[in-house]
Amino acid sequence: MKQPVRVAVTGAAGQIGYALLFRIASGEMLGKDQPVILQMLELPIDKAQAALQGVMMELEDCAFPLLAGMVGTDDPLVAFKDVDIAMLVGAKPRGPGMERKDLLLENAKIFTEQGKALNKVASRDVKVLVVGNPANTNAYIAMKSAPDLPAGNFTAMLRLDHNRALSQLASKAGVPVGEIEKLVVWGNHSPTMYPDYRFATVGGESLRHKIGDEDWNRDAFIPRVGKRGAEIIEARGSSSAASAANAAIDHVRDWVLGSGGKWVTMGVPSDGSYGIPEGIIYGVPVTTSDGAYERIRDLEIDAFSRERMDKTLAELEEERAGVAHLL
Ligand SMILES: NC(=O)C1=CN([C@@H]2O[C@H](COP(=O)(O)OP(=O)(O)OC[C@H]3O[C@@H](n4cnc5c(N)ncnc54)[C@H](O)[C@@H]3O)[C@@H](O)[C@H]2O)C=CC1
Ligand SMILES: O=C([O-])CC(=O)C(=O)O
Repeated sequence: MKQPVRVAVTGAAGQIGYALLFRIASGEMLGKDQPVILQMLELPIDKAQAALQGVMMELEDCAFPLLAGMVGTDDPLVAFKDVDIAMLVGAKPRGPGMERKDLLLENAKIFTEQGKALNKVASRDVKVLVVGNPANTNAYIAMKSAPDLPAGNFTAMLRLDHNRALSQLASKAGVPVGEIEKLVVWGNHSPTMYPDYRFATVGGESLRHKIGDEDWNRDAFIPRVGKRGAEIIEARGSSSAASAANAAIDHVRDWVLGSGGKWVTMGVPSDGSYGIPEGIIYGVPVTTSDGAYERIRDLEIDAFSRERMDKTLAELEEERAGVAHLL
């Protein structure tokens, strides 16, 4: 039996938490031979703590063979103690008519506190995924609040956008979603993100040529993927939860176990490539293996793409300026 991996999940009694924890405990994220210890954080209020107790009772009632232990707490220093993976989900979600950046100041405090706590007590090579919105800037805040941890291990979730884009492309082109390779979603997890299918292939054939409809790309595909979160809120009355949990599992699974050569999108601190200033957490294409991600380099950036990539960058720089006083 392998040594258990410690996984922290914040906002564990929320919508995404409820769709996430059971799948982690069943081995869908780290493998069917990998025991896990779940370390769950919720707000220090009675209702949230009671709900967390309920979730823990249900986890117990599943009798998951891989669930080697559980901790439920309202203290980040307890939740993050020695964790190998931290999934920072807990934050306020937006409602109808709001943009994710409207949550910035309200949620920013959470990520300074949690970055500091990770810095103090987490494993020195903890892998951090920020889901709570605005995810890129929250990841930036956590990273800056944890100076003793490797900055490159702070990542933001763009995988839901990547998966949404894959499904839109598959249905437009009439191809199986699992056969699409080399998709990219650049930038911020916000409507300015740029889903870029210029390099995408299916069975080695260019998807862009197969679709052959640039108007669709500009007027339907890009805005649809960018506004999909709002479309779900409109339809469901609350934001995406099961698909967000699924994307979080995809992100961490690929990071830990490898993407098998497939390009996936991760929000990672920029190394300065593609004209993105160093440190900005920006969605880029990567492959993953042996617990590390590697950027896809030297892709050609045409004028249309440059404009899109700069627009989403400008928004991230604006968000960064808006939280500078907290760091
Ligand atoms: N990056 C992405 O693609 C996506 C991000 N999100 C974001 O994920 C976040 C969570 O969404 P839901 O689970 O639907 O919200 P929710 O409101 O159902 O659950 C959030 C939970 O976090 C808890 N919480 C709040 N502050 C906390 C703190 N400081 N420490 C620990 N727990 C805390 C709350 O008590 C609540 O139980 C939201 O910010 C939402 O906008 C949602 C979908 C996709
Ligand atoms: O749209 C929202 O507020 C929730 C979210 O991030 C998404 O579904 O992409």
